Amino acid sequence: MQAVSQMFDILKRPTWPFFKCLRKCHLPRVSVRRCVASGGTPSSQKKKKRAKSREHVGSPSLSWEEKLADTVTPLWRLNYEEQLRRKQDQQQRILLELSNQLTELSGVSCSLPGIPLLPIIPSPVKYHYRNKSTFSINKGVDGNPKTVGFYIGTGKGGNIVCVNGDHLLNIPEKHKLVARYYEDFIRQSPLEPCIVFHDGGHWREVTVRTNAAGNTMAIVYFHPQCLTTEEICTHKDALVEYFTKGPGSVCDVDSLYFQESVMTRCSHQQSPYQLLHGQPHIHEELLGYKFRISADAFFQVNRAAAESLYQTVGELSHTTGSDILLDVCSGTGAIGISMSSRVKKVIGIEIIEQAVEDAKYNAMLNKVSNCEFIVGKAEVVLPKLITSLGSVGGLTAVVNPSRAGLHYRVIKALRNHPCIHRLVYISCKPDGEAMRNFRDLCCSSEQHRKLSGKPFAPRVAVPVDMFPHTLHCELVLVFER
Ligand SMILES: C[S@@+](CC[C@H](N)C(=O)[O-])C[C@H]1O[C@@H](n2cnc3c(N)ncnc32)[C@H](O)[C@@H]1O
Repeated sequence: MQAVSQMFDILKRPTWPFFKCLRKCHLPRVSVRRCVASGGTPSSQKKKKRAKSREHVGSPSLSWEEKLADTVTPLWRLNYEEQLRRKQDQQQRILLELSNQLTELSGVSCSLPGIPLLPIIPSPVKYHYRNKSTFSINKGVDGNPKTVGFYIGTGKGGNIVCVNGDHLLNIPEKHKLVARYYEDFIRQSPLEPCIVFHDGGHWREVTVRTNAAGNTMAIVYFHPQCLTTEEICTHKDALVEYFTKGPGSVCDVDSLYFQESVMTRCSHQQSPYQLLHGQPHIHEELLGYKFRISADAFFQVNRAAAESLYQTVGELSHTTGSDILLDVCSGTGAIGISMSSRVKKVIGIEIIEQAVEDAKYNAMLNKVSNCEFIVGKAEVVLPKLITSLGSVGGLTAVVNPSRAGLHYRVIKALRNHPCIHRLVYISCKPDGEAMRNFRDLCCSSEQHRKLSGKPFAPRVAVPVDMFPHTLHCELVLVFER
């Protein structure tokens, strides 16, 4: 394989001929003010992230690369042992906070016993571990609005700068390569980038997914504004041509997807992921099981650390062969399938349709016949489903929601089912919305009349480092009653 630095050199060559002819027959620029589309306000989470990164923009002694690294991978200056110490301390503080909140809820004057925290499980891979990266488009350090990378600064402060992420420790070379070539492509394209939705423009971020076998999926997000279908087709053709026959072919992209979207995030149902070239899925292997992953399905970003996480969850669940396992927020079925040999039956619930199709396929692929995956919001599906689950055998729940935590109705359904004695909660942000879930699992029934089931109590917690060089880590928290 060509060295990555050599591949970057190719980018120095002049305009690719396809664009020359595209420029000649270039579609007229539309007045963007006329065709403002709905949506497009950045999510509050993104706003907060940008606000956080604001201070870096003003510090003149640091290079742009350092400022970006401090924003995206704030622990990069520390050795890994020190990073783990910090994360362990941080998780300890979160558990102390939880303990204090539970003491307050219980109304007793003395503190409840602390929650045992086991030592953090390190990530087996420390560098370039991400299997999925999303690169934004914005104005670069040199003022070029067609710069692909990660941005620092805030829209409000008017100081956003997009810096390429070539130096970031958590991103693999292949992702960086695709980002560089995508930048080259959009720079040659006659279409403008879409930086702020209501200002018009078309080219948006690119997501790159890779697997351990070296396959690559690229997903290009595009704002259609007022372009016709035929006009969009011309640009899709240019994209395919560039990445299959043009300079971008060095990226060796196995799947090239395109999503026309007028919102920050769109599901496949809202706006289909269009396969422009190659394979529809990417595959990954975990704990000896094979997983097919669709373009919009979730998969843990650090494959090796995900194995540690699922192994830990399997061990802490203490399931038996007669148990039913509820896998709430099941994604492509990784937890349920990897635990399927330990239980009688797995029932997974997941909101993303493609992920559920993947999960069903993955069960077949692995010749696992005791898994059922249901598509829908857990807060809608679980309350109905749980009443049909009888008391024969045990019932164990593993919940792994996104940062937003679980809906109250999910907690209520789990708490009020008398057969659930153990619940394993996996959270990548236990000090956020998940804390509300923990309180609702553990408060007394007098405090919450609708939570009539016996309260749970946290028994043990294990942090698993999924994201070296960042402040984040997964926490596995076991509740029992
Ligand atoms: C952190 S991921 C975990 C996925 C899976 N457990 C795994 O380890 O690969 C969270 C999953 O919850 C799903 N999700 C988010 N909100 C949901 C809801 N209200 N009901 C069901 N699933 C939801 C997401 O689509 C995502 O697949």
